[in-house]
Amino acid sequence: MTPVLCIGSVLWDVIGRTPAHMSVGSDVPGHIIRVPGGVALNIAFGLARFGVGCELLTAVGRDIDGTALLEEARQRGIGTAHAYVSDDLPTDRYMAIEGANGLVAAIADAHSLERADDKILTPLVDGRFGTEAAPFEGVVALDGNLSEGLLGRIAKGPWLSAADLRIAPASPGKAHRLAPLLRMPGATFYVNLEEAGLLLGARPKTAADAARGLSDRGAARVVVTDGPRPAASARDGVVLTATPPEVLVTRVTGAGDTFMAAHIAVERDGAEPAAALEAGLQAAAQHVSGDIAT
Ligand SMILES: Nc1ncnc2c1ncn2[C@@H]1O[C@H](COP(=O)(O)OP(=O)(O)OP(=O)(O)O)[C@@H](O)[C@H]1O
Ligand SMILES: O=c1[nH]cc([C@@H]2O[C@H](CO)[C@@H](O)[C@H]2O)c(=O)[nH]1
Repeated sequence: MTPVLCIGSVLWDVIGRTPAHMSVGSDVPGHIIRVPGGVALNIAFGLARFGVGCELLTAVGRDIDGTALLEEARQRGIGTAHAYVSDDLPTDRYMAIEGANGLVAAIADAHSLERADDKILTPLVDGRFGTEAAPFEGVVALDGNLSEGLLGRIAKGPWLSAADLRIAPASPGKAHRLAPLLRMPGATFYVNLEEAGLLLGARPKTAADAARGLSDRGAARVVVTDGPRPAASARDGVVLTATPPEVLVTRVTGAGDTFMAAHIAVERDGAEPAAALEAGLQAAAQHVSGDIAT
């Protein structure tokens, strides 16, 4: 089967976790871990867990961090042969603080991916996965870590014009970058309620309101999650909702990416929209409760 192309960030997450409630200026004991991250890699890991073949189109540095990340991916069966490995750009990094009150703050340094620009997309036009005349027709998971300029060019350019495109903003801070892609005919958006609100320029109260709102703005298909509250999907005016299982939350980083990977994986096996929504919520529940490894 054609692999899913995961396009976007592959970087190291440095995450500080503490059971204490954190606020600005807190300095508390806790644990600091370094794990592979970046939305595109998180989605690839999720797809690999479902046995879905995938390939990374990303940029990493030709350095210890980049080499180790690609090796981690390969060990899980993820294709890395088409990733752009830069001689002069360093591998990107993300750092986050998680307390009893959830994600307190995070900073993403994805500047190397941004600077690599459309070099990461070369395999889509040089014949490896497609050409300008015969663009790639398979599933693509695209993250919003790409620069705003490149995302704008993707909306009009040849690279992903025929793909079954699944798009995730990398963070609320980058949600606006996706605006140029909103009306792409083959696109599905996976956003949380906050990101949906930022794209809408409004404050939807529920995932269903947000999904309807984005559909009204011309999005072909939307899936909106809202933490422990009901998630929704919308296509052609039909809105579905489903409630996440109640779980004890041990970690929050990456839940949305896990949801998206599961949703894509079961749809490739023919799942209908309601079943795909349920599968996404089940996988996310396992993720936040710590039942599946990062
Ligand atoms: N507190 C929670 N309790 C139960 N399930 C949760 C909780 N937080 C997240 N989830 C599960 O994870 C899914 C995605 O969460 P959320 O809407 O917070 O996405 P997100 O903000 O994109 O996640 P992240 O940025 O952490 O990857 C939810 O639909 C739900 O299934
Ligand atoms: O701007 C970004 N923020 C967060 C992420 C990734 O999302 C995950 C947290 O939801 C985490 O793995 C981080 O690397 C990213 O790739 N870009």
